[in-house]
Amino acid sequence: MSDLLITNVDVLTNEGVLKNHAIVIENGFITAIVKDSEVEKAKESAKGVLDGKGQLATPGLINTHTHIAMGLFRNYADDLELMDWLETAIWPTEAKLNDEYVRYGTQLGIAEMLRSGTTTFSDMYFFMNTTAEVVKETGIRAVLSRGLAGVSPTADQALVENADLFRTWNGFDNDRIKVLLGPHAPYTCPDAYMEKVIALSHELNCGIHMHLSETKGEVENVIKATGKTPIAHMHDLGLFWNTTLAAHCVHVTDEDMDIMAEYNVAVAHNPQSNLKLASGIAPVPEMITKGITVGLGTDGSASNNNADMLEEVRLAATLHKARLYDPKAIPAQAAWNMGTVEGAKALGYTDLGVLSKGYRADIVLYDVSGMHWMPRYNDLAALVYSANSSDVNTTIVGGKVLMKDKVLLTIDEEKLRAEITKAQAYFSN
Ligand SMILES: N[C@@H](CCSC[C@H]1O[C@@H](n2cnc3c(=O)[nH]cnc32)[C@H](O)[C@@H]1O)C(=O)O
Ligand SMILES: [Zn+2]
Repeated sequence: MSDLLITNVDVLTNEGVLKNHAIVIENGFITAIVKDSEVEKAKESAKGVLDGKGQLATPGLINTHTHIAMGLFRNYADDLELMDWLETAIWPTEAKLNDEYVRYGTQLGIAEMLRSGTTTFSDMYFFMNTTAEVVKETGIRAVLSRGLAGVSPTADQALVENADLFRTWNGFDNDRIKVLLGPHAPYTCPDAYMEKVIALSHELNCGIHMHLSETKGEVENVIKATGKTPIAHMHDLGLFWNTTLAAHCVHVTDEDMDIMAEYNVAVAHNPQSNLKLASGIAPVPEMITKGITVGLGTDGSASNNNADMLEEVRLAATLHKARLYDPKAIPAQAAWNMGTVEGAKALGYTDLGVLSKGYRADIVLYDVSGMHWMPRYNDLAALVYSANSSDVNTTIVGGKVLMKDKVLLTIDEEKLRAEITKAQAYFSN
């Protein structure tokens, strides 16, 4: 007996779109995708049935890099480059954060993501135990890391918190939550601190999530100090022994990319944030050619300024075409894969990001009745080049329905609005 049956739906698979099919879900996994006519009987015994008529089922999008509670600072400080933005605007304001604000900031981000078709996010922030609680309550999937800045007065305490986060939450609910260590960046983590992070990663057998080679200035400073690029330097320190998720990698050399390929360093490409902070454009087609796994991320909503992954998929598909004067630089399918299955791989999931038997049932239903969906020559191209994230009608994670007919079932949006309005007043002072 299935836990959930999605009937009458068009299903985006690796073999193309299967029209008028049914998706059978048991224990959080897809157990079959069959013609709708074959599930007539099963409809009676299923615990739940969702009618997918007029909708397109796709895998949920995977946001491989964000600081989700930063939605609190959306449109708070714009038109600055990274170091200015962090030092003059963001860090002083983040100093006023506490568990309560992070709770509502996280809810805000999760509400936005579920509404726009994202079912997994990878986060680096602080007050992460609260973030984990909100992830647990809301039902989304998340890979969490406690941001670790060696230059902070609380640097050693942060390591203890990240270790506690790992011990408490890693593997929760059949890997609905996983935990990484989050050394922030080369410019906030001196070598002696990185050595502590690496020692802890060995002790826990834990992966790493770090900002690397985001700006020209960062790379120049690391070269000045060590004679090596940030990637080469981190490699020499021994950072890449386990799994590593490197955010940005905008300014990487050919040799850097060889190291990344050899040590399975996966990349979180954040095109919108890189454009807005004037960081540059990462050499993504070159990375893919080298065999590096590249997923997509929004980065925080204060440098984007939203958590809409469909925008990142579209940018990934278009940006590199223009940079290289090559319309095939990142084809639609490659951009979609980066937003789904490649992002899943970057986060260490081998059974996520595709609608197929045996995969996790993280599924989004798009309402395809809008004029911008007509005509329907190619639904994949429509998702990458024409869809709106507001077309998302239903969002499912691990077989649980978290949004149905555009109503969030695990978040009280009325209360959330009131709390965010209060937070705005607090951060405005
Ligand atoms: N400094 C914190 C922990 C850092 S959390 C991760 C940090 O990354 C910051 N951040 C957001 N976007 C970016 C980015 O694009 N590059 C580098 N840092 C960023 C964010 O504002 C946050 O401070 C503490 O006191 O313990
Ligand atoms: Zn970031």
